[in-house]
Amino acid sequence: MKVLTLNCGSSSIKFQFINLENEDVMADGVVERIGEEDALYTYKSEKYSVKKLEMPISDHTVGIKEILKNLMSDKHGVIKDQSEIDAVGHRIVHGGEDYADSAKINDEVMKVLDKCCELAPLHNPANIKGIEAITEALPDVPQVGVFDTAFHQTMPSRAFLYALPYNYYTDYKIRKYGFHGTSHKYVALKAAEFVGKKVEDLKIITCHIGNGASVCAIDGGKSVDTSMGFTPLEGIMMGTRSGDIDPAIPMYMMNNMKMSADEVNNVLNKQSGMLGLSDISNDMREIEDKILKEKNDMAIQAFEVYTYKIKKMIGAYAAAMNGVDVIVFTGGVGEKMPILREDVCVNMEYLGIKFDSKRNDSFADGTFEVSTDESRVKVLKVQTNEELMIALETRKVLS
Ligand SMILES: Nc1ncnc2c1ncn2[C@@H]1O[C@H](COP(=O)(O)OP(=O)(O)O)[C@@H](O)[C@H]1O
Ligand SMILES: CC(=O)OP(=O)(O)O
Ligand SMILES: [Mg+2]
Repeated sequence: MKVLTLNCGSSSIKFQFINLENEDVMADGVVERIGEEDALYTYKSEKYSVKKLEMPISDHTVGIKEILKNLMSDKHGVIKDQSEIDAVGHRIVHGGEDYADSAKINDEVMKVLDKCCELAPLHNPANIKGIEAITEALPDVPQVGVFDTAFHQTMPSRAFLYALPYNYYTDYKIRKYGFHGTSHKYVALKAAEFVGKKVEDLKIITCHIGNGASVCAIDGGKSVDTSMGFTPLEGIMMGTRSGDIDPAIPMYMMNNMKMSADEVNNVLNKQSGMLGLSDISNDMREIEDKILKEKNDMAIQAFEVYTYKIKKMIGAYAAAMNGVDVIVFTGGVGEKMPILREDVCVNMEYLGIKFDSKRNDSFADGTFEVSTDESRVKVLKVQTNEELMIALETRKVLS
């Protein structure tokens, strides 16, 4: 079975075309800056190492048409015609309380996605556009939604309720949902495989640290708590998102700094986090350079805040689960920034971590251990693969 996976963001589409017979990625790429004159289209296939094009791509429908055209092109395509696309799997960020599993896209699902737009205004509208674009281009191909929120539907109410009037939950569905579930689930399974135990017998804390970032407590294979909440803004500090702050701050910004609700939202989501605090960048490669090469004070300070928040979240989840067996680092930053893993894990001997700096200093693919052989708690770097997970879920739902 060959599956096209799509991860539609507000201004981007990431895609992979995967042959599930051998899990081979036949083609992949990304369309960025959708809606702008100089949208950037990157396409890679077996026949074509990398192709980067700047072109106007007005919306998601145009972007998806471009992707399909390339997949079927004579020169660098990987299939002859549309009939070779057996299914399309979409990353859907918010499925609310309605989906604890992936689901075949139908009118019912579309209604729920529409309803969840107000809960994930940055993500869900784009996800819907992606589905509609495929429905138009490939009307006969089945589509499946794989929800970021699904894995976290096992959280108990003590973890997902906010201390607000109870009817805010019953009437408005204001609760913690959690995100990045596809990644947390995938890396937890990989980690269990690596340590040679059943996931059912492990307490795992997974740290998905990318541009968006969240930590998850996984007890016996089930998510029991996670740092993102009602929206992907809650939790640890991120590339451009603040994460947890005193909830009175937005009111102060509105009343005393005379900002509108939209302006506050924009600052918290797009101008805060590493970008805001360092006043340099949200790209951790740049921050790392500033720290290591220039000893830049602002970068060092912001990085201390960043790692401190992850460390505290790990402590909280060890407490929540009455212990931890495995800690996983994943996501763009978690996988490719050894000093992040080291700074989070130093001075955690009390928890049973013996960190191994030498092992940690690696950029190898896949999974490797960054704790010592004697360490009671195993600390691992695991390469996530949300696209493969989406393709596998798509096959599961359709079979
Ligand atoms: N070699 C590297 N060292 C440090 N950080 C890196 C490196 N490569 C990528 N990153 C970080 O990973 C982030 C992207 O991670 P990713 O998980 O792909 O994020 P998202 O899915 O949220 O876009 C980039 O913003 C960058 O900061
Ligand atoms: C939910 C979320 O934050 O996703 P991303 O990391 O892709 O922005
Ligand atoms: Mg991501």
